[in-house]
Amino acid sequence: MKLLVKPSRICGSIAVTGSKSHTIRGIAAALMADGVSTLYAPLESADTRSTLEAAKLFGAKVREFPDRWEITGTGGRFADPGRTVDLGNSGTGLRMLTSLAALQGFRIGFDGDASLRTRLMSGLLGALEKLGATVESSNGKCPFSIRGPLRGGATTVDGTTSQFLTSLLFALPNVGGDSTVDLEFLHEKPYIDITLSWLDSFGIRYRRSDDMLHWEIPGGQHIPAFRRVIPADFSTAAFPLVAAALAGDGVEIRNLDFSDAQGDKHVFRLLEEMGAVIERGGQLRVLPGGRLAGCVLDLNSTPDALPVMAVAAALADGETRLENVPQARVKETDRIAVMNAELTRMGADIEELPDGMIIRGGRLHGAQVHSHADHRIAMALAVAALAADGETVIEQAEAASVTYPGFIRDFRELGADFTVME
Ligand SMILES: O=C(O)C1=C[C@@H](OP(=O)(O)O)[C@@H](O)[C@H](O)C1
Ligand SMILES: C=C(OP(=O)(O)O)C(=O)O
Repeated sequence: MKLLVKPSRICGSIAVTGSKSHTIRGIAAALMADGVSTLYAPLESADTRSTLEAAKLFGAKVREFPDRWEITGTGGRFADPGRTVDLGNSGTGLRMLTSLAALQGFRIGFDGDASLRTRLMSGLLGALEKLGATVESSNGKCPFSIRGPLRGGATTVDGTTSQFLTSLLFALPNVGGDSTVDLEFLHEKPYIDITLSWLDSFGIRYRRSDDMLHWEIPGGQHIPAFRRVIPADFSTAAFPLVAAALAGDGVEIRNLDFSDAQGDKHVFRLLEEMGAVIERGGQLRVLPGGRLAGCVLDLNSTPDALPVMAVAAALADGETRLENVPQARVKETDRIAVMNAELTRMGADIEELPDGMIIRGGRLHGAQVHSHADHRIAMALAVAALAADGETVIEQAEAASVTYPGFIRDFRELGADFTVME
């Protein structure tokens, strides 16, 4: 789908949809639980859908209502799907389900779309092999198959993506024996806080070092059935936030819970550092302000914000350095390279760093740009186009539905001049 975007001012109120990270953890937990669990206000999007469909293949029974999903779990004993489990575009879904599949005593095959086939897996597969799993894979990525069951023991895992550790933390309490996990380093610690918020709510026991690099996980534990409300997604909220700061005449952003563990809530603080004026009363409002100003921003904890923060930087006065976020290169796309290429088409002045980018901001002009089938690139470019001079056409804009199917509709309601061309 091509999306034509004409420069526009936005104002009004927008409700942020549910958190992808929480919804996928909720599906995984409900799949493992014995009995009926309820997720209220889950995110309905392509990534959560592929995770939910995979859970059904593993034997979860799902009843969907407009406000909730009721999921009858397997008690940890999966059905044999009898075919390859396809996680589509979802890195989180794939990583979470891989360790749970390794608890089973039969072979389970996984695959995904062209992007998912590029995503790192060998660090997790190697960690699971040390705990007793057998893996078949030609290059350590999708497609691969895994067979358990896991026994306890000691393993190490790569912390380039926090999702590997998250996956082990959900699976290892269910193993018969005790386990330890060691990491040399760990990116994106706030995502581990999200994981721990789930484990803690179940009373799952573990010990960890303060730096989160050493973990001791007693086996023989089980996830009980639960009810949980999924909070709004701060990674999604970053798009209306930046749009409102660049092209807004007052935008209310609803549903946000700043007491939640999501690290991307700090994107609000990062944008305030650049000069955005944000009012936090009952609801949060981004007020019309002056131009943003460049600064140095460490995005290690908030890697998913890189595409939209690059847009903020490209339209700010002066130089912005987005740094310490090498892992942005191993997401749905190499987001550092892709944002450099696409914003350069719109006239930005960008220098790539191995772990970030230096952006000398100013103005952007409309151009023909491409999402590279990455949801956050599609939405970031649409935000850039609102505040650029002239018209922009975004190819493969439908990628937004991976985390935000209502993106075009909701932004139009705020006044964005978006036209779907084909
Ligand atoms: O645990 C999670 O829910 C996620 C962790 C992050 O991934 P990495 O840890 O691979 O960076 C983030 O980019 C992704 O959108 C969701
Ligand atoms: C990196 C992302 O997702 P995942 O790892 O779940 O594919 C994202 O949503 O930006």
